[in-house]
Amino acid sequence: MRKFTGDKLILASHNAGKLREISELLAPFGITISSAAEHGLEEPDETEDTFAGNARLKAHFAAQATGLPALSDDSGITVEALDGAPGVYTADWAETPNGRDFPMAMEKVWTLLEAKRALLPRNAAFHCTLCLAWPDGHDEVFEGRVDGQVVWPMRGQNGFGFDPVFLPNGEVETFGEMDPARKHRMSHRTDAFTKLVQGCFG
Ligand SMILES: O=c1nc[nH]c2c1ncn2[C@H]1C[C@H](O)[C@@H](COP(=O)(O)OP(=O)(O)OP(=O)(O)O)O1
Ligand SMILES: [Mg+2]
Repeated sequence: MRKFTGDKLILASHNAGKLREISELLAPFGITISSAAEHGLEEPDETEDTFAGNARLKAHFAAQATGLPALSDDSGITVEALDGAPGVYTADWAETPNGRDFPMAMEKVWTLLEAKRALLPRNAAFHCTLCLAWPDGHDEVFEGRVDGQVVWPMRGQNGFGFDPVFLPNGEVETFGEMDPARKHRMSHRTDAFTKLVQGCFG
């Protein structure tokens, strides 16, 4: 396992919610971070069909373009009664000609579950794969998850993406209602990040 020894890191994501959360997780490490957008990087096409494949593609793209180590995040929600959909395609389900519409995507998931008369609870998990890639082509990959259920209607204005319909196991608030610090204590992103820290920052 390669250690991260530098002091600069590119966050290879264009998602404001992820950038906020990953910056908070990285804050204790005193690393100077900058986003792909700050380096004028385009979003690469996410052509792989796994979280790890897309995470590697995004991190290597940014590391090659900048000559600096880059950290990417590929994530999504899998719903058991939908055979794991939307999964790797979570962001795609929100795409419209005018940009992403997550309320529409969440409603689509709930409508499909209703049409199937899926049993309650409607089990689901958030997954996060982090990839740290270096400009010489080396990378390290870490996977995290949090289990819970999809609930309806949407609840809460915190977070981003599918947070308003995700109720983690053992909690009474959705990720959308929860204080961000509480989401950090249990999230898929934190789970993967803890493994990254053990592997590369230890
Ligand atoms: O903590 C989360 N809370 C709520 N929703 C979440 C979360 N984590 C991922 N998600 C959903 C929304 C996101 O749009 C999609 C991932 O898609 P994904 O391609 O990995 O990210 P993205 O295109 O938004 O940003 P980018 O690829 O530039 O990092 O899954
Ligand atoms: Mg993406």
